[in-house]
Amino acid sequence: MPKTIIISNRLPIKVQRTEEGLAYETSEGGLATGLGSIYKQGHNVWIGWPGTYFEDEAEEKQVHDDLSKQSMLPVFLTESEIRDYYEGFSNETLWPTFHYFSQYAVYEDAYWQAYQTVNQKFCDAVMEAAEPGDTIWIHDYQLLLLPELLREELPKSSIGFFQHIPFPSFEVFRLLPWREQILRGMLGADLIGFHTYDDARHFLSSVSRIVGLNTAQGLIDNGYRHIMVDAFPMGIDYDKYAALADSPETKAKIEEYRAALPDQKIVLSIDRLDYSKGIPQRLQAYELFLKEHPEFLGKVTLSMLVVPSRDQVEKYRQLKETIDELVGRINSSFRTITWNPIQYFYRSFPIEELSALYCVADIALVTPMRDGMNLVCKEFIASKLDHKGVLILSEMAGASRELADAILINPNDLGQIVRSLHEALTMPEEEQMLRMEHMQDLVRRYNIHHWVEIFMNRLEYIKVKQMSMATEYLSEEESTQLAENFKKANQRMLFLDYDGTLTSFKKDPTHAFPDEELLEILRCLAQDPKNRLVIVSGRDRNTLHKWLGHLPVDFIAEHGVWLKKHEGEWEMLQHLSDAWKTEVRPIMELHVSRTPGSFIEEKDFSLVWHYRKVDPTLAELRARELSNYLMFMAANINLQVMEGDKIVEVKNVEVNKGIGTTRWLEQFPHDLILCIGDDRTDEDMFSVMPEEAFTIKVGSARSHARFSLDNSQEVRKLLKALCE
Ligand SMILES: O=P(O)(O)OC[C@H]1O[C@H](O[C@H]2O[C@H](CO)[C@@H](O)[C@H](O)[C@H]2O)[C@H](O)[C@@H](O)[C@@H]1O
Ligand SMILES: O=c1ccn([C@@H]2O[C@H](COP(=O)(O)OP(=O)(O)O)[C@@H](O)[C@H]2O)c(=O)[nH]1
Ligand SMILES: [Mg+2]
Repeated sequence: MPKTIIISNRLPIKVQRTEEGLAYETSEGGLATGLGSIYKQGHNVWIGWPGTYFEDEAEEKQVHDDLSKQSMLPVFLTESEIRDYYEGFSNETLWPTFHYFSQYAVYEDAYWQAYQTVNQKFCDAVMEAAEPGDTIWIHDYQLLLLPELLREELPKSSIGFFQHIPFPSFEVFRLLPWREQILRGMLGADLIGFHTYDDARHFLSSVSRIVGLNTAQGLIDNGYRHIMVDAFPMGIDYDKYAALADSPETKAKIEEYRAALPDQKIVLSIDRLDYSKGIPQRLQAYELFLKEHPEFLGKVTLSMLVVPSRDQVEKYRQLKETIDELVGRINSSFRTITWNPIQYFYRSFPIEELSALYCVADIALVTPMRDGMNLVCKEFIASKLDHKGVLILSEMAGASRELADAILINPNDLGQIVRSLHEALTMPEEEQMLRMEHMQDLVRRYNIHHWVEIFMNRLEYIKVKQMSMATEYLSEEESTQLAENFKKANQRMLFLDYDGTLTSFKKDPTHAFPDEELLEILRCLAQDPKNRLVIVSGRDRNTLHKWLGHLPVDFIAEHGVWLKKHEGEWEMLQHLSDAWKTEVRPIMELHVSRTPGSFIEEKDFSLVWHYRKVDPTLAELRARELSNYLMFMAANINLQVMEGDKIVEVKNVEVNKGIGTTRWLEQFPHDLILCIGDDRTDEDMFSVMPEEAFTIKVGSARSHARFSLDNSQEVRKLLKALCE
């Protein structure tokens, strides 16, 4: 039976070397705790790093054997890989950038090298476990290159990717020297998920601007596949936390804590040590609160748990010192013989103790500067069996998009945090309960099982959609079939695109004139009275007429603006206006003056900006700018903007090759259709062809056509054969 393979940097279990031998502990962090409860279903497997460096192979073998009994497959990292890939590229380059701390980001080529090597190592590990039909689900920023690496190995497989941390705005993401490779790595997936809609939107905008792909409606068309991008806010195992709050172990702990802190209002904060979590800001706000509200001195305790994390990274070490100092300063200024304003713990806690803390806390104070989601606040909510307690939550956490009944704060606004603390400490119980019940309904419903289910459903959906658009190479067998049908037919209709289909792509478009071989093929086909040959091109009518007008062929020129039957005159598809050119032309001209080597082609109802001779990096950037700008304008003036092969084209929205070819299908009876094209604009004609038509796409990209061929030589060969 096919299985699901989960892959993340860290396994949900970490191995530690103790004096008694190897010890296995659960990992901290949202990803591990969140997915930890679901991966054991069926014969699924989780691939990841066990969190420690092992010196000898015997130890590695033991870890491998122990973990495989629990459906886990370890990927071992060397000391230098831990330093350069995990601490380095993942946590000193990507983490700060993605959390809008790019001033902390280190751009180090050795880190990037290690990141690539380790992503490949993960790819190899997956290949050992993968079987046909398996679903692959990759998690998080440490493995951004893995989707593409796996796509190369397993072109047809279902690959989902979920990012647990934010995706920053394009202006921040573009700072990364490896931005394009990173995006291309992610685009190996079929479905790409984020916690919030804003993360998804930021990602799409980077893909559009940096890779230049079309990203309309959350679907990325990379030419081969449609890739879906969407928001999937992660939930928690609600029942587990609710049951835990009701367990004898937790209840015993609750008694103990209450006895130790009689008559205290408890403010709880729990995070990994991380500058993204806003811990110093929280302490400063608490200090300000104590100053401004002396009536609470002796009556409130901040229980602050900081879980050690990434302590080999310099910024984390510095942060630890800052926190130590702040806690020391606040405690020493305000404490009394019988009261401590802050209980500070720098270690991790067993889950029963966490549960008891969630239960006794009156307030959860969650103030990250940025957080992908933040599961701590959801765990707090699930633990509140009596529905009392208040959540103060930063707007910068993904969770704030769902938890509208929390008191939402901006973590940079210390005054606002102070006011929120006061509001929370004095909130009437009825209001607490009303807000808490709303939040519980939501967290219960959108739990971790629901999250997994909708992610998997969407992945299945996009695979089916991709399959319905798959195009197969025109096999020997189908070629023969075509030839036989062709022979039998008496009224054949041949729609042939010109550039890229009958001729190959030339550096200068005027050099693509027909050679003797092509003229001979067309002549041969056109002279047969059973054939109606239609050249369907984006080119202007004069060029087409000059090159092919002496043959008995029909024309659809300028993507369908101008039509001509060989026996008749040029006519326009419908009345069109070109008044928009006065607005668009100056923009293109400005672009030409800023982009040496580019030029404008003017057709009756279209303007085209060509950049095939421009330095490629500059050209891509300018093309994106131009098409984004034109699209913004075009919405109001009935224009379409298309990015084609080294061009950006603007034309009237009413015009496309599909409308043009439909005219022919309506006017002329036919018993066989052959329709061949290579470009985006040819998709419009493939879409309107009846099902039985032989539609052929030139090139390997995904298409509405039924079949594909590799290049114009193959097209010529096919046409020649039909002629004989
Ligand atoms: O593996 P570590 O370096 O020790 O870091 C721990 C994990 O931290 C991050 O968690 C994130 O995922 C949560 C669940 O989606 C989310 O609520 C939170 O906002 C994120 O920060 C990280 O994404 C994981 O990869 C780490 O394992
Ligand atoms: O001593 C502790 C303290 C916290 N956590 C867990 O660590 C996770 C933190 O996840 P969150 O999404 O809040 O932030 P992240 O650390 O992933 O950025 C939560 O599930 C906590 O229950 C833990 O396992 N041990
Ligand atoms: Mg073409």
